[in-house]
Amino acid sequence: MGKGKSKVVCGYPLSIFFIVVNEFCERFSYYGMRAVLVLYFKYFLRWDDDLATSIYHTFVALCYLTPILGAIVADSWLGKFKTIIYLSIVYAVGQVAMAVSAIHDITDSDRDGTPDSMTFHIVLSMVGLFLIALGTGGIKPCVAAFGGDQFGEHQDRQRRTFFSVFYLCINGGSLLSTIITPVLRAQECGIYSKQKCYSLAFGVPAALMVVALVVFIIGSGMYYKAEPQGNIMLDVCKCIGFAIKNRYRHRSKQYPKRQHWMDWAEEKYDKLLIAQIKMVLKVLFLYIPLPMFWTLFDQKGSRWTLQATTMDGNFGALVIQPDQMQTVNPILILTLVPIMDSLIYPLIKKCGLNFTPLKRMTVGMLLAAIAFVCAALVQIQIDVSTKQLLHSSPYILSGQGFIYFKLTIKGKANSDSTTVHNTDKATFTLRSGSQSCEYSTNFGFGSSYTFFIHSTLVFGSNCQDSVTAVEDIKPNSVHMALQIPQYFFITAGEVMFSVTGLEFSYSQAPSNMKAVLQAGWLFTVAIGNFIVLIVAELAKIPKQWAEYVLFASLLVAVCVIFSIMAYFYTYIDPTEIEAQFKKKINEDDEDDKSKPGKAEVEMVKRDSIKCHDEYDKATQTKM
Ligand SMILES: C[C@H](N)C(=O)N[C@@H](CC(=O)O)C(=O)O
Repeated sequence: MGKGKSKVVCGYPLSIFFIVVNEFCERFSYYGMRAVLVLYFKYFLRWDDDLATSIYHTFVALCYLTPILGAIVADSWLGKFKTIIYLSIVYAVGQVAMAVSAIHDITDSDRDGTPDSMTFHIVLSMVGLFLIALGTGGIKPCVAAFGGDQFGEHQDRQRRTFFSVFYLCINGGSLLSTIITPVLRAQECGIYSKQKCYSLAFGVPAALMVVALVVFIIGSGMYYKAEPQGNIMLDVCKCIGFAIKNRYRHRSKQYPKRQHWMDWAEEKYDKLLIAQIKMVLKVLFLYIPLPMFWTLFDQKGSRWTLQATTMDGNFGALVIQPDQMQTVNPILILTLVPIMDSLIYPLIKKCGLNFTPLKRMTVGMLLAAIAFVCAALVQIQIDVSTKQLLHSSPYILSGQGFIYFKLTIKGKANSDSTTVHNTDKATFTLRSGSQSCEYSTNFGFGSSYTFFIHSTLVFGSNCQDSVTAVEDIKPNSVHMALQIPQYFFITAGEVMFSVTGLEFSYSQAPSNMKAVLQAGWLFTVAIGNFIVLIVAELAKIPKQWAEYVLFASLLVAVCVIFSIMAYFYTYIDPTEIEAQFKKKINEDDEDDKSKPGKAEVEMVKRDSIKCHDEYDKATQTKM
């Protein structure tokens, strides 16, 4: 039986159906919008690659910073249910703002197809992104935990299944949206002039966020809504602050040393709380090198998508958009997770190898580094193929009875105004007053042409013979399929690193601090995205392939440090430690009652020693 007023279907509270559907729609909304974001920056707002990459990663970093805020609001003030409702409204408003910001007609007063006031579109989209980051990050730590709350204590198996289904929904939503929104973006729409339809690509995710909110509200009567328990994160910070202050006050040699600096909080705080904070600090220390993994991982949506815009997406019957390549990640997640769990890990175990969570995470980091080496190799290939500038001085001809115009064809995938499908025959109409004639030719992805029109051109006839097309840049010849190896390695890395890391954080966290560690985990994602900003903005490496190699090398270096730290980490069983502590504290209380005359200072010292003994005993087991 679940904890809410919900009906039970096949052993599961019906209420979780609404939570799972809500998650699917919300992840659809988030990943759908994120998939086209970098192209919106580049082609709608006309930012360069570095600025587009930087703002993209600032946004992702914000999305992973706000979970701390969401957890604090939910735990100490509103509770999870109200936090999810209020922040989902903020989130939906943000998505609508994004959709509106992408309507070029709003400021296109001269109706030439380009916005006249870019400031309006930039400001609105930045406000939209801020609200989305606040909403998506704020509800992130609440939704999964709220789902977990719906199960009774005896429903461990069902709760585990719920979390698996929840993860599948995340990736299902992400997969569908990264297929759909790039298709919507590639459509043309507009009132006065037709342009790439970013407003639709943002509008559908906005609609899905409204659906997510409505579905969640429909389930309202069935949920178990736990009251806010008080903010454990605040207690942890206060306890750490007190320990540091107390240690500083007793810095003179006359005071005996304590085994751990956190023990200086013993005068004011519960010994159990101190032991729990020690466990959390041990894991948080191990988190220090982790952001580097996310630095590489999250570039799928920025650098890799921009890389795909310079590649050929023609898969025969199917033309793949550059932003659609991101779907390879959720597709591989949905296939690799079951393969790893049911085949690879059991096989490794059968071979007698102890593939501990921290070893898996180390391998995950190495796989991500390999992915970036693959990306660098692909980039070198692209650079070689696009460097071929065939014609560079049209001025020579312009003085000889020719006029010329330059046209860059970026193919269906990424062009804005001069969209020509790969290998399509494009037709141009040349006009002079009321007279006109037509010229047709074939194009390829990413190619650039200069057209020379002879000044003796006779209108009214076919102007094919009076126009000479000179190919400046050859069409993209490097196929997008070459990105598959880098996607494979980064996703295999994600399965080993991220899925294992989440499970590790959960298993090593004390019962009341699981959310603290989850917030810490998400914080590493935020820092990882800030590192991309620093490198993209400060390093300004001229060659993209060299930047990829730099990131791969940094991750390998960090991976070596992490493996050393992991070697010295001792796995713990927080439940066992907590039980032993509670038992000891009860025994001590009984003891104290029977010996009322003991000096206080002696008591503190003795308790402190016991405290260390218990903690040390419980952390001796190395796996
Ligand atoms: C779609 C990704 N493969 C994924 O599973 N993402 C998770 C974890 C995360 O990156 O935050 C999610 O979106 O919750």
